[in-house]
Amino acid sequence: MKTVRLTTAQALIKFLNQQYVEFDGKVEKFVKGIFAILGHGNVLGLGQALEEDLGDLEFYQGRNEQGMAQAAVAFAKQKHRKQIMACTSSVGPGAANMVTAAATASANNIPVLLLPGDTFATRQPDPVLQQVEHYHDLSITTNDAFRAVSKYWDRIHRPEQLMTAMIHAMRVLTDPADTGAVTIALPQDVQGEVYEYPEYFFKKRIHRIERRIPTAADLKDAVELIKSKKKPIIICGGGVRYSEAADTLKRFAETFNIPYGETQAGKSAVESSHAYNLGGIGITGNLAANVIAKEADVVIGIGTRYSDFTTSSKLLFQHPEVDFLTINVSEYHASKLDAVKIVADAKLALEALQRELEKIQYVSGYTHEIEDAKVAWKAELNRLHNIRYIEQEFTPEIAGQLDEVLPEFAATYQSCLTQTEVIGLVNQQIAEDAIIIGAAGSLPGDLQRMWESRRPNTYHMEYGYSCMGYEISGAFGIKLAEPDKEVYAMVGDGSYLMLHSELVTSIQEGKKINVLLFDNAANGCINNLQMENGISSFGTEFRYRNPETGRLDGGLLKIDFAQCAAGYGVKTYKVTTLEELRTAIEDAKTQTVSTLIDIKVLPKTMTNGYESWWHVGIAGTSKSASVHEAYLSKETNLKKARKY
Ligand SMILES: Cc1ncc(C[n+]2csc(CCOP(=O)(O)OP(=O)(O)O)c2C)c(N)n1
Ligand SMILES: O=C1C[C@@H](O)[C@H](O)[C@@H](O)C1=O
Ligand SMILES: [Mg+2]
Repeated sequence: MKTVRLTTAQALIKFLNQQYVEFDGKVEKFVKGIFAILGHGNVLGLGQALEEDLGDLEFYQGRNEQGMAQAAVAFAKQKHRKQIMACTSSVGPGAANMVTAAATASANNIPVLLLPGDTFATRQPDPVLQQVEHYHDLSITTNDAFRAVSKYWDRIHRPEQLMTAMIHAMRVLTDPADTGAVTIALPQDVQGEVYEYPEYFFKKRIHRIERRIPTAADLKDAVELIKSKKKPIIICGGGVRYSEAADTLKRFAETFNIPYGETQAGKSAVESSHAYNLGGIGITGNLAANVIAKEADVVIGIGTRYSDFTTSSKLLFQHPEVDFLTINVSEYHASKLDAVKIVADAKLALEALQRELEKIQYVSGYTHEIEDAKVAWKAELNRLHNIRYIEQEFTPEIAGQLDEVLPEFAATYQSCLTQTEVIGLVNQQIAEDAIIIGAAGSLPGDLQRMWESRRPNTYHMEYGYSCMGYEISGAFGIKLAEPDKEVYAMVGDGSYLMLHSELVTSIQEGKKINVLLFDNAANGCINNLQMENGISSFGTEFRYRNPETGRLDGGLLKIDFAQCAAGYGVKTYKVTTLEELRTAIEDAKTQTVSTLIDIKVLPKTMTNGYESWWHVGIAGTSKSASVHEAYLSKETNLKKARKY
């Protein structure tokens, strides 16, 4: 047996260079590159290996471990899971910073390979800098925190363990039903330890991403169900995009006259203008999708996890005899809601179902309802685009909560822009093939409802974990995946303040991203949530501490985000009118560096819900009558919702 004498870290990098995936006959390199923040826990092991022989991997220097790992997640999501990035961090805090990103990946079923440094396997120098000592169990380190958020987790105590660990890592990373974060913890001493690795460990490996074939029995059950129903609705989930099943879905919808709503992950699989595309569904869904969903007698969920946002906490589907059919590559997700299930690849399942339904000449019972719903939503969308603030007699979309703050905000910022008019203008102004990204705050709701995707795969929303800070990191990851397209991060002030470090990396790399920063001086959606549930505004507006009251009820914080970002070398704009916004967007298109448009938007001017409900924890007892009222309303809705 021929062997190669390498350190664990060198072997790992050599192995990663040899991984390929095959999907529909196309073979591609699987690991595009590696993000790193080097510290004492990885610089002399993995860092040495990367410096000595990077192979074909691209090397990126992250700024914040969570940020860089979320850039890696966005990269893989935009690549529809066919290519990934690895991420290496130091030990302790560097590693801990990646835990949130691991969860983001796993919640969204997106592959990412995380390589945190770890404490010494020998334990000789313990406790090392940044080691948390667990008196009851010396085998625990910070990296055990990844166990809860990884789809595969391993720690390499001996160099030879790397071989089985990496083979399992690849199995999980390339499995459509089980993919997510894979964490391989690398003790600092083991990274540099030497082993005679067999040459065959480094052979070129092509991992076939299989399209799981639907069984005849599953199909038969599905056909039986559909043929007994008149008003089906499809939910187009992320699985439609990952399986590249959009054209198949279109044909299916057209042939059988079945409309579909989009989840956050599924949105833009098909362009919004398609006659059967109702748009966003669920809590953050629009009127068209939610009205049709309410009366559907069968719900066909394709590649969806059926999150509470998609089902309106299981209250959305109100037809007394509604049944569920799931098409999902994951047995786990397919089994939800007592569904008749087809455990299979979305494209193959739809094609097979198409053949079977054609045999019985199935057509749904819809006549004018789909078109009517779309027309009604179009009119509502038009209204949202045209909401202009007039100081007297203005009623915001979220009315009766902080009405008095609007004039204060307008006076403080000299801006009267409403969030919905800004979104409307951005949607019209940016290029058709530009990609927008979002993750948290009020924007995901507004965008799922309002955004018209004019080209496929141009809407990128992380709403499995809805992690503040993903927006900028993710925009950078998308730019690495699609360097020829403009990428726009749609981000609230709260999210931006939480994490925007990879904006600097975009400048460093000359990879232009555009930040559209919606500053409403608040964690706005959470303020809405508390106030609509009867609580007074508390801890969610961004106000100075008031020396008179001792509370955070002073004037509004006034942050010049444009000035801050300009310091990084970003081309920035401050806009307070639609005309300035239009001019800034056009100018930003001509720039080669990253841009940021600081948009001051009036609070409470985001969209409100349409025919939906969110089950949230509410106090069962309170001195406040309005909280009690909200509690009773929750109880009433809960009675109407499916129990599981
Ligand atoms: C990392 C993280 N922490 C906390 C939350 C909970 N959370 C969701 S939205 C939000 C506020 C977002 O504020 P902003 O970005 O300004 O958006 P807005 O709602 O004002 O549009 C918070 C705290 C989260 N989603 N992610
Ligand atoms: O708690 C939350 C409320 C949602 O409205 C928001 O979009 C999301 O980011 C979140 O975490
Ligand atoms: Mg905000």
